[in-house]
Amino acid sequence: EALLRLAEFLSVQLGAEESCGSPADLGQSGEVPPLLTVTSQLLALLAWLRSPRGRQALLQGTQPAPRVRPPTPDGSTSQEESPSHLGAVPGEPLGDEAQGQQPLQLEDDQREWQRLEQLILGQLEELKQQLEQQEEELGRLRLGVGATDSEKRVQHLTLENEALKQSLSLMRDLLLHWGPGPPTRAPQEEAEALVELQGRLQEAQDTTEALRAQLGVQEVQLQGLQGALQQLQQETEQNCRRELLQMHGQLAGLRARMASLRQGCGDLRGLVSTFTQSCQGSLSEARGQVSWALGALSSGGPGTQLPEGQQGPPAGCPGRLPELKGNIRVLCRLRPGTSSSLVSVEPGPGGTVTTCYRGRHRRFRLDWVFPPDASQEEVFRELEPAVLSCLRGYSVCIFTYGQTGTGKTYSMEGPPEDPGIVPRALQSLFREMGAGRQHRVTLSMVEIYNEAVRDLLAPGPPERLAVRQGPEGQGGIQVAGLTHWDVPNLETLHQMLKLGRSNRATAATAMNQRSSRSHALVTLTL
Ligand SMILES: Nc1ncnc2c1ncn2[C@@H]1O[C@H](COP(=O)(O)OP(=O)(O)OP(=O)(O)O)[C@@H](O)[C@H]1O
Repeated sequence: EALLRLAEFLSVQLGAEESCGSPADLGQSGEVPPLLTVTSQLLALLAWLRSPRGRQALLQGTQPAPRVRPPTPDGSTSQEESPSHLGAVPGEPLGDEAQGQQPLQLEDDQREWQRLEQLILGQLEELKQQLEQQEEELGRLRLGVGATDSEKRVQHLTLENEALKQSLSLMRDLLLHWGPGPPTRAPQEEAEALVELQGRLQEAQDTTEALRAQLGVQEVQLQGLQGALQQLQQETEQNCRRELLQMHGQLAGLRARMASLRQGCGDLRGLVSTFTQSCQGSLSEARGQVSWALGALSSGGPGTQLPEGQQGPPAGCPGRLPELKGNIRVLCRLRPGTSSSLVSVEPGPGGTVTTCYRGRHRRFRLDWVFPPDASQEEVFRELEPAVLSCLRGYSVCIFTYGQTGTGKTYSMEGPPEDPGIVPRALQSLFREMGAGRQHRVTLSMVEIYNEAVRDLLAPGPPERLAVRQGPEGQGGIQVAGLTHWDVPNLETLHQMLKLGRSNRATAATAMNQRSSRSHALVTLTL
């Protein structure tokens, strides 16, 4: 009957578990395996059977009075009545037939006990395997500390450990409650196994606690590392911004420096160009001096002295050699009439002209400044030494420069009654050369108009000529096809100049009734 009740109880428990998935007695849903619940009930039943009261009930063949159910796994007893189909009345003595069947009943009970003990041993073995599995899980958790899934797994295993601990505690109590039973070897081994299992369970709990502590330490370290990383990112960002600003500043400084260097480079180029021109001028001047000296020596024959008149500077300009006044001289001649931009004038050598244009005052210093009332004679007197230097082998160029109507033509040519620089220069040259001169004088006259070069002394109509670079040592630029006329005397020269002037292109401008619309070049070659 007891076994029948056990079977019914197990079937009820297993049915309840399968239907709702939770044991009925422990009150911890899903935390205690159903097999443990069944085992606990079975152990409770065995304890009751081995108790004096149970043995008495078996010997008497009646139900225990009061009828109690086997203790639940938590040690409490149920006051529920035993099933009535057992049919036994409490306190009623056994009959003779029942007493005759007692040895057989005891043998059956003994066998049943042995079977139940084997069943319990199987359950213990199963618990042992579960503990080993949990130890393996804990070992895996030791390798992966810090992960969220591992933490959950640790919590789950901890709960399972708690349940197992409770089950083992219950078993231990039940085994102790059995009291002295038949001296079999299996219960002692089971007790040792239980002790060992308890030790291993405690070890697993210690390991879990250690893992938790290690996890907490690593979380603290992780938070510290995250804070340090954030601080490092902020410092790096600030450093990058600071360096970027410094590089911008350096770049601006380099740009300013580069602009300054470019300007300095331009100035140096200008200086080099000026120096080169100065050297070329000096070289040309030296060549002229050498050429003149060789000519003078050759004309006097070897070993002879220069003629008296050729040993010094030309007559009319004593002590005023052009080389003493530099290669380039700038002279300023002011036209009669008041100019709105003219502020003040300091005439004479090294004079100055101060102007004011658009509110800006500028002061110019020149080699010579001629006032508005300066005559043509005064102007030529200053230029005559340069004109006559060509007789000593110098190359001379005199040109005028200025705004339209400022008196360039007047200064260079002048009216017939008051001739300008060119007629006076020719007169001075021919006078210097004398009647029995040794020089050959040729004249050419060209006009540059609308970027075309025209021969003003051409026999036919003026033709457009080409300007080319002349051979080395023959005077630089040459105009191919240009007419050169021999000039035997001053009268012929004036006639030729008059002819050339008449061929120039002239037109009226807003500032000059007879403005020379071209540039005229008169070349006198000796
Ligand atoms: N110093 C001066 N004394 C008297 N008259 C002058 C003087 N300078 C210029 N003139 C007169 O000013 C006018 C213009 O002079 P001129 O033709 O020489 O100017 P320009 O510079 O040659 O002009 P353009 O470039 O247009 O040919 C002329 O009538 C000229 O007589």
